[in-house]
Amino acid sequence: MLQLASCKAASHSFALARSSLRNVCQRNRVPVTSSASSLLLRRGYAEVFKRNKPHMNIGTIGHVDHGKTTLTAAITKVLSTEGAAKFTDYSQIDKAPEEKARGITINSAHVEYETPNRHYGHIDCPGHADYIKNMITGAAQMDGAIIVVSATDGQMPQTREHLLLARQVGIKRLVVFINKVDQISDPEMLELVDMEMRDLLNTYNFEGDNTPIIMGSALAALDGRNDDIGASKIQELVKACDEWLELPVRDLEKPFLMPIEDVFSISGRGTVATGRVERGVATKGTDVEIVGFGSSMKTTLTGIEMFHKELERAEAGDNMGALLRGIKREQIRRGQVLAAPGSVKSAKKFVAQIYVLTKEEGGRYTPFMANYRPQCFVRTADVTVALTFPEGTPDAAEKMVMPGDNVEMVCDLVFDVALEIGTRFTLREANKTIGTGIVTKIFE
Ligand SMILES: Nc1nc2c(ncn2[C@@H]2O[C@H](COP(=O)(O)OP(=O)(O)OP(=O)(O)O)[C@@H](O)[C@H]2O)c(=O)[nH]1
Ligand SMILES: [Mg+2]
Repeated sequence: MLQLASCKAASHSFALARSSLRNVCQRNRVPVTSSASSLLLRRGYAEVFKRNKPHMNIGTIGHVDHGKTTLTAAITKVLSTEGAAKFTDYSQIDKAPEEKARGITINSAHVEYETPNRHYGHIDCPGHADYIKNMITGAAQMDGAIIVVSATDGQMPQTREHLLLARQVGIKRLVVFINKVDQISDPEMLELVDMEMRDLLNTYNFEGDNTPIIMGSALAALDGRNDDIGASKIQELVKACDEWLELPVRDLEKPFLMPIEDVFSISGRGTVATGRVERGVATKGTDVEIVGFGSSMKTTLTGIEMFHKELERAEAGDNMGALLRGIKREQIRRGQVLAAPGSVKSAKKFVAQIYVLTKEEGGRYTPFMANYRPQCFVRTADVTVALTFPEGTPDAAEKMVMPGDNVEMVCDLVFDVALEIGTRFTLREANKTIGTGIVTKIFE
């Protein structure tokens, strides 16, 4: 019966079914062709994706026209001479292939390259609006970033906006590339841009004093001239990324968390919660906490089951059935999470950065105002939320949020759910997604 439960969980959706297939293959040591590597094949990249180095997702951010795409192309060009990348020229990056991510069409280009220590996935977006949207929706999940600043302009509004967003989506470290130095003859000018950038980084709680700042010309590197400001600076930049940007903690190393999708009662055995493990590892016999919807109960995992088999442990990505000691069917429900005790708290009120979908993206046709109450989907939870503007917002009573806007809002849930800074959610109304957001601050 317990087997039945995990089976049902596994058939919940196509995505789950796919990850199940992977799990089965891994357990039975059957080779499975990863769709990622076949995608790379179609794009003409490396033949097989070899996971022999830690992987990191980064990207170029910064003000319009400061040289993000040129720099992206230049990195692949310089590294391609060592066979560590496939050269992707400017037009290929900027042609913006249409991609579907989480139901929202995004425009961005991914390239990849390697250093002796790491494998990088690198994202470049064609325009400011795409960066904002991709950073909030998580479509461009970056573990670190290169912020590009033109030496001719210095920091500009979008330099600041992207820095702020980088901070809010959880990017902890950045490397700065001061670009277009070929156009500057006065070294004092460069010093000024350097100083201003360090100040700005500190303002947004990055380590401004220690952040590597590289000055060069992406265009020179791309054109293969002026090595001193061109290719050699790209090498320096990549080295700075290797040394300064920290590898993200892998999901397996994080504390265990499984959003509850379904709950079953199995006579003679007890209550089983099913779901897909979001992070960490759970072993049979360990204590777990049930968090959300007004409760925080501790219990013990007395059994773990997956695909008709009893297991000793479940890990991130697995669909598991969890047999819980002494818990009644009515005590738990979908929307709560099972987590390592003390690792996550529930909350009702928080601040979030929200991207409101346009009507072309399937969102609203009309603006909304304060006290708008859509449904908030966080993991498996579905809770009504009231949206208001942060305290001190001018003309908050009349302020309108338009489709396509990026706004900071205070969110007040009807029930508490497990939340952390960085938790992502979607807002829905009448069965359509109208926005996506990321938690930036939680009220105790
Ligand atoms: N002189 C000079 N021009 C550069 C350099 N790097 C980029 N450019 C030029 O600056 C312009 C903008 O470069 P892009 O790489 O498209 O800038 P971007 O930041 O990707 O722009 P958006 O994607 O529109 O925000 C182009 O005309 C580039 O050729 C450089 O090092 N020196
Ligand atoms: Mg660009």
